[in-house]
Amino acid sequence: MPYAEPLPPHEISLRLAELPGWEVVPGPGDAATLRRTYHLPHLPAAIFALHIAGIQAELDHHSDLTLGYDTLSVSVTTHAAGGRLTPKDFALATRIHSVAPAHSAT
Ligand SMILES: C[C@H](O)[C@H](O)[C@H]1CNC2=NC(N)=NC(=O)C2=N1
Repeated sequence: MPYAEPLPPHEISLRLAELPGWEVVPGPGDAATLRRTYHLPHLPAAIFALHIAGIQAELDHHSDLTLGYDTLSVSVTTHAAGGRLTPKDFALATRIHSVAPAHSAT
């Protein structure tokens, strides 16, 4: 399956099952975003965001990050695929998910 091609719905379900706490939020048509809100205090959340930015530079794939008072929300979709979900989105989410415990992000 090409890396930046949209995933079929059954593939999305299988991959989402490996990412506890993440959800797929449908958009118009086939568009969707992969999202999670992490909970941690503000300054550690900013440091987590910086770590995520480094991962994104490495993967050349970028989420929208929203820094709140005690939350960091991550939202990712593939613009180049018309806002549909591709393996790139799940690769980024998996990396973020794997470093979250080091930031005590829940
Ligand atoms: C040239 C470069 O690979 C593209 O612009 C990348 C960069 N990061 C990206 N990030 C996301 N989320 N979607 C994209 O389509 C995308 N495209």
